[in-house]
Amino acid sequence: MAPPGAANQGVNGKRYAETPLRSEEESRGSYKFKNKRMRKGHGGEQNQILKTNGSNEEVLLEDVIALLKSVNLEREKKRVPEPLPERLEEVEVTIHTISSTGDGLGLRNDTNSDQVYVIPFTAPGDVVTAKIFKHFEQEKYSMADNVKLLTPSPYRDDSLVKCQYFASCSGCQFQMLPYNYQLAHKKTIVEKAYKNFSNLPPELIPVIGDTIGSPLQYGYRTKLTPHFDGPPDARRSDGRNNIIRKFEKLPPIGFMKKGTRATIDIEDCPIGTDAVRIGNKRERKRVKDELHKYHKGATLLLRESTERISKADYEVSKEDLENDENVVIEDRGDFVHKKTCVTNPNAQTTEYVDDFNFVNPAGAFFQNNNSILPVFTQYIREHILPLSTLDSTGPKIKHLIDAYSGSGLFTITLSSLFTTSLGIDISASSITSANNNATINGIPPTSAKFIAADAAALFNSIESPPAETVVMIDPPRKGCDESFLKQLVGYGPARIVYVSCNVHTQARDIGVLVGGMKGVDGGFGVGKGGYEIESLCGFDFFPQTGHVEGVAVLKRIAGGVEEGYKHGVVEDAVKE
Ligand SMILES: C[S@@+](CC[C@H](N)C(=O)[O-])C[C@H]1O[C@@H](n2cnc3c(N)ncnc32)[C@H](O)[C@@H]1O
Repeated sequence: MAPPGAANQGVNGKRYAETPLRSEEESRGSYKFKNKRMRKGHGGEQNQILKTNGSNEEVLLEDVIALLKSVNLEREKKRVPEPLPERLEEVEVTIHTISSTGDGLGLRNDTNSDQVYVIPFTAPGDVVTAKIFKHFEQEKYSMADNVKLLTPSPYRDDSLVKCQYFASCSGCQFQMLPYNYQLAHKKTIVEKAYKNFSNLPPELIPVIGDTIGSPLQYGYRTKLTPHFDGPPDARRSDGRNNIIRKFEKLPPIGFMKKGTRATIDIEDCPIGTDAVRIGNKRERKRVKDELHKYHKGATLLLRESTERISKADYEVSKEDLENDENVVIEDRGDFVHKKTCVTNPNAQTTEYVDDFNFVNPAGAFFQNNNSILPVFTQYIREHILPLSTLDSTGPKIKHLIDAYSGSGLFTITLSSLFTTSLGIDISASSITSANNNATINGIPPTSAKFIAADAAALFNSIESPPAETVVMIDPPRKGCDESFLKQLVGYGPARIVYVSCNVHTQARDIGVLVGGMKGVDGGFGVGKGGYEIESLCGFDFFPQTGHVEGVAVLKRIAGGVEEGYKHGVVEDAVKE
């Protein structure tokens, strides 16, 4: 059965514009991809110059095109016009690849049809019976469910699956794949992102490094937010019409069922840390006991918090701690970490990265995989300054600018390398936390300053010479805006380190920093944006899922400013 509401759903349960199933007549003839890369995706308005928005729809389309190109010559010769299968019809499909969106992409076995089938929870080599639930005619793909695994992929190992909800819950895509395979796949995501979305010629894209794995592949998520839906007709429960809806029974509490908007009940999520899993059980019980207080749906916050206790203090309260069912104790050598789960978004939580200590409101942004943060921050420390002596002949880099700083993760973990650091974040509460965290970690205000503002306003406050400055960028999924990028190129820091949870918008932005803003109509070449890519790799912050975090290190090339002027990039920035 196709899931309820599936007819309106696209990748990851996001809503697509309705596309009717095509008729037999319409399905004949050769295909065209219309509006490639130009359609509005799910990320809101398209940027004027930065056309890619990194949406799942856009990314999937590139992978569909690539798969068809790779098989098309062979199929072209044999293709006969044929209708697409009806909705809910079952067809046999062989999976050829995994898309960067995490779903398997396959083709029918019994015809030479050039329609690609997008089937979640499948791996290359799987042969499956797939039930069709939606065609995207112009885009040449159809969404389908895997209803029966006929022949398993050689890469698949179902004994690795740890969650009973895997293949229903939309949270994980890869539990059936060995971890090395997941990491190799994530490297291809980074490679394809730069190939498809940077607008750079291959010679300007370095060999992508191996994706760096997470020390924990389960039990890593320090934050989970399960939710439940309101009672039927709950939207009218606002009191305005005196209708207060009540729950007649406990609703499912968990995450979205893949491909639908329905919530499925998830008693336990093995991706969460032990403290978060304990918190989940406790919160589920609380909701059950207090259901009469709810009239609509809600999202529950589960956020791990750590208290570092000396071994001596631990010995004193050991018995109590070990008997407390809400506490997880971890031995950390000289210390013990007492882990609990916080559910009040305004309550403070503490997290350690090596010996750095970060305090944030439970509901505020902080990276969700604590186990990878020591490896990740060490990598940034090792790459933020020039490696080779050849590169370090210029002025010494002494200043750090941390754009999109949040509560100061990078400013604080990198501060020992710089004389001054300046963090900027649009969230005033994150900046309050960042100032507090700098103090907690012994960094004086003379060394690290933070300002609450839009990142594009940063350039009014910079006092450090560009040749002595490195800029860190870690924006939200949508990436940077044009104003920020133009001003960054105009300022011209010696180095840029760009961290991103969306490698597609990262590739787009780096394309500008390397190829130039005007590159879209002026061709490409080293120097037009003033930077070259020194290194690129992925970090696996979210094992078992299709996500990968990208880290790109850029260095300014000799003559970068002049080249930038030639192409109008810097002039535009200066005019603004
Ligand atoms: C992915 S988080 C990174 C935070 C931090 N670097 C960290 O790792 O903890 C992105 C941050 O960008 C901030 N942000 C979003 N839009 C912004 C803007 N236009 N200008 C400045 N900061 C922005 C958010 O408040 C958030 O803290």
